[in-house]
Amino acid sequence: MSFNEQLLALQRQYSAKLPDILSDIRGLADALVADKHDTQKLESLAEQLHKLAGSAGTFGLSALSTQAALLDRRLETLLAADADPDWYRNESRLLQTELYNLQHFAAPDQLPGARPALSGELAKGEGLAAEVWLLEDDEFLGSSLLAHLEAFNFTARLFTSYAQLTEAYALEQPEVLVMDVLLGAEGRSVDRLQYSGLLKKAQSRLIFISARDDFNARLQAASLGAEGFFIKPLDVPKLVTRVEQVLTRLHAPAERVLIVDDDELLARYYQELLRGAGMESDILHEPERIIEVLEQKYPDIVLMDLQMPDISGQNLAAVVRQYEQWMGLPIVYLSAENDPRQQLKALNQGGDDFLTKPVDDAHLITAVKSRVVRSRQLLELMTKDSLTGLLKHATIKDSINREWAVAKRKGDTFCVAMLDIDHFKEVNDRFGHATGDEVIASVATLLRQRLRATDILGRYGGEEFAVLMANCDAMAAKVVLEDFRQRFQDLQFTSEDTSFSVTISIGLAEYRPGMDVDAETLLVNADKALYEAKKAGRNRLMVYGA
Ligand SMILES: Nc1nc2c(ncn2[C@@H]2O[C@H](COP(=O)(O)OP(=O)(O)OP(=O)(O)O)[C@@H](O)[C@H]2O)c(=O)[nH]1
Repeated sequence: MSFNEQLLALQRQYSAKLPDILSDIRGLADALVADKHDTQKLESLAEQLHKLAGSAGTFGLSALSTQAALLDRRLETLLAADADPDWYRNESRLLQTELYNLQHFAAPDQLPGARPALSGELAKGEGLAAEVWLLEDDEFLGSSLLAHLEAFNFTARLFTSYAQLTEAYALEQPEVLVMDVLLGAEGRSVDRLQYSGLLKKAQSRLIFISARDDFNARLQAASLGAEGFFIKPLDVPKLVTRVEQVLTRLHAPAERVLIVDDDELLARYYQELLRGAGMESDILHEPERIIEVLEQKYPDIVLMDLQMPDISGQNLAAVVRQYEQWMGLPIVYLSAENDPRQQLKALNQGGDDFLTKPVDDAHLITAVKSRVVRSRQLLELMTKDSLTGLLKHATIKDSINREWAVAKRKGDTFCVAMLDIDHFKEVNDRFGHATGDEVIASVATLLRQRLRATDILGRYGGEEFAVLMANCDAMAAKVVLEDFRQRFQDLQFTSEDTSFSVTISIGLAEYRPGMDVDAETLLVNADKALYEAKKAGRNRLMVYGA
């Protein structure tokens, strides 16, 4: 079943359920005019109206949703007021009649099947060639950039004219397009708008290079959604790092959403909607299981219904916030509540945002995606080193501790390696601290390119790195790290007019089941092997105890 068919099927299920919902409401409406005040029935009536106001709009019944919200507010006033008995009698009769007439508002907004497809969201990033394309008319610079990208394992293609690029673009598009905005001779004749024409249709992620730092060009780049703007002379390692960041974001795992809502159909509707936009979600119907489910699913965000029968969303959010590890988890309330005071109260108790039901489809998708992007960025800032994007010292140590505990329990083998750049002080002294930083960043980029996605990489100290390779023995780890070491020494760095290369020494320690060493000792062992590699002449790998 296609995405739109799924949503329509849910819409039909809702329409089929609607007569029962309205009949329940009619039944409860009689309590308004009964001789004996039945508080329980009146509370149920308020709850049903609130739910209807929130759900009907989502299923294409906006008029019903609006009317239910209106009657919900009138009921609230009626029950809250210390009213004059005549007014009460009158108003409750009127309200009863209007509740009986709710079905007249149940006409769908649009014909079934006419729902607009969310194709823009769905198609983003799909079907692109896993390549980086370069548009640079300076052949020397272009070739050097190409060589750098290839050294880091990217598949790259160089175009030296706009005409060449346009022709290739008509056939396929790369994941990332790095382009010079002012091409030498062609620059004057090519209208910038022509670029815009091509780029507005482009699905590729864009990075611009420019000979001048020109505010208007930057503005135009920003309006085209560029994810980088680099000025010549180019800082090539930084550009390569940016390409890598852009690709990492493009291939970021799908956003994981936990939906907490007692309304089953509505929760399934949100789930389908999010799935259609490329996100993964789980539904939790039993709020009391929330901590257990958070630990199993590790969601990026929680969408929480505010009014649930047994536990209110805001109290549930407050419980989540009692756990330190879930302090930063974004929680967005979904509710038909449109009283700003109630909304603020709920936000004060641990929620981050408030979406009023019925939530517009596109609004829900954008709100969830943007929240997840922000929270992933924050998490990165907290745990990752800014120069290299690798884990910080404390985080990599925690990871090694965790892996050690898992390996011990499961009887797995794993390896820890320490890497240290050789004679790095000399690089700094000869070429300056900034060039030294580029070398450090290149170690990180090459490590990410050569190691498996499951390996964990950290910057342990200034020019020292720690690597954790799970489910891997020393022999296999040695092959991968030796390959890395050789590729690293082949990289050519440039500083002003001098070209130079740098080497790295590596110490490796293995953990095998039954070994009586803890995580801390493993790190010490890897460090001892590294010391031996340095002593033996550097630019080599030594295995502890071998
Ligand atoms: N550019 C730059 N330099 C750093 C950074 N962190 C540490 N360093 C420098 O790294 C150098 C490390 O030098 P040493 O520990 O003496 O060792 P080395 O010169 O690499 O020599 P060996 O390790 O013995 O091969 C020092 O000069 C530090 O100032 C950083 O973030 N950026």
